[in-house]
Amino acid sequence: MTLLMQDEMGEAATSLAPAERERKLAAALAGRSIVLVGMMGAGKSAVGKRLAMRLGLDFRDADTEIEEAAQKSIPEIFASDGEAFFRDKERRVIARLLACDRPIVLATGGGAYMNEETRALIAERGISIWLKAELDVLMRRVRRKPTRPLLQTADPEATLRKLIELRYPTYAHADVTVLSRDVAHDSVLEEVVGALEAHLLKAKPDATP
Ligand SMILES: Nc1ncnc2c1ncn2[C@@H]1O[C@H](COP(=O)(O)OP(=O)(O)O)[C@@H](O)[C@H]1O
Ligand SMILES: O=C(O)C1=C[C@@H](OP(=O)(O)O)[C@@H](O)[C@H](O)C1
Ligand SMILES: [Mg+2]
Repeated sequence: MTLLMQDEMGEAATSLAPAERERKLAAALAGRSIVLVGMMGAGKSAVGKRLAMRLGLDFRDADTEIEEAAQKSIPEIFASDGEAFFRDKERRVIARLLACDRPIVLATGGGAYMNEETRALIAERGISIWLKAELDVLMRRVRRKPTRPLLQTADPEATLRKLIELRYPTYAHADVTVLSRDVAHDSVLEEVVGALEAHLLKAKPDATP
């Protein structure tokens, strides 16, 4: 009851105690999953895991699921079966994960949202969040590990720049965009939670003229 009165007074959701915030947010999902999209190094896997813990939802990483199903690492899949095979697995794994009854937090691989069928499914079954990051931030993060076959080129920065040009207009279709800045993971997490609240709990526009 108190909650209702607070809402009627237009008080911001951020003034609620954390447990109550999370409960409200999870309820507002109404069964939809939260799907993180964006470039390699944006923090989809790292922030997604934390977001799931925060909201009490299961976390799934499409890349991990593909690796488990294939019993091979992503670089091995690209090397032995090729990118087209990987993309087909990726599309099918995401469809399977989004078909489950309970909502999940799903970290996709950077190329997944480029598939039209996958985008349509995400729009139907989930709330999409584009974790957007500047080129230099992405570069600093992806430089640490040689686990991304698409970046095993003579000039990974130029490759990343080209992928950004190609993909950002499509990522922009996501429901919510959050800047994944060069700050602590938990700060990005807070911004994701805030952006989700703004998207899901925002007041309905007044219909009267
Ligand atoms: N906000 C952040 N601050 C610092 N490092 C981050 C942040 N988000 C992600 N990272 C780091 O960047 C690297 C890539 O993150 P990851 O979650 O694997 O990205 P993605 O799944 O989008 O490719 C990881 O080492 C991760 O810990
Ligand atoms: O951007 C891409 O096409 C890819 C991103 C990777 O996932 P992350 O975005 O989690 O690094 C992984 O799916 C694969 O290496 C291809
Ligand atoms: Mg990832």
